[in-house]
Amino acid sequence: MEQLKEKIRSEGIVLSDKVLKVDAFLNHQIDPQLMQQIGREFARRYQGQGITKIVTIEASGIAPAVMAGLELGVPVIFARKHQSLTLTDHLLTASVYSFTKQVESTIAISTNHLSPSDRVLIIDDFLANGKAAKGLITIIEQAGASIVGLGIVIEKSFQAGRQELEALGLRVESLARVQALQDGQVHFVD
Ligand SMILES: O=P(O)(O)OC[C@H]1O[C@H](OP(=O)(O)OP(=O)(O)O)[C@H](O)[C@@H]1O
Ligand SMILES: O=c1[nH]c(=O)c2nc[nH]c2[nH]1
Repeated sequence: MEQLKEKIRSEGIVLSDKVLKVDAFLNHQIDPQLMQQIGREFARRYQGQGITKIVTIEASGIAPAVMAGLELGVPVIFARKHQSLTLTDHLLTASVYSFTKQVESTIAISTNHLSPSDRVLIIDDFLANGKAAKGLITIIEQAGASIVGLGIVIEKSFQAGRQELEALGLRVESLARVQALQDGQVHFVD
């Protein structure tokens, strides 16, 4: 998605050879117009696949997931990372190691919101080592629902996430694929 790549080039900051900071438009301050285009692009790529739910993980997956849900006309569920007084239902859980916070947490989704008849699209802002995606997959499988594929805003293709998900036979659609973060520059796959 050219518009997204242009935004990454102009406003992304390379913090190291592994970490890209995009908090000016994606995961702290959010550019709503870009996010709307991102939602439209996910919907275009997964149109006609019979998707009934979108699943993401808090916090940064929520914005692109909601925009995709709006375009596809389906509800959006986000896995919670923290206990809550309102999270009282039966829970489906998995353990996920957070790339940016470097802590393990238990993520949870209520059994009320996913059923075996659901066809799920997983959306997230980043794909790095695939830990968040795999946690979501574990939960969706516990619910007996089907996974249609994943929609990723920024994939760091030099990390293992895509390979691991493709090894599970899953479709991965990434709107920007980063080949390398080098000398302060972002290099894209294509
Ligand atoms: O493929 P992975 O190695 O799992 O990395 C990708 C995940 O890392 C980030 O989550 P994180 O918990 O770091 O931050 P967030 O709270 O901003 O979502 C990002 O939002 C993805 O969910
Ligand atoms: O802002 C972010 N930058 C990254 O490089 C990254 N990788 C996983 N999650 C991430 N979030």
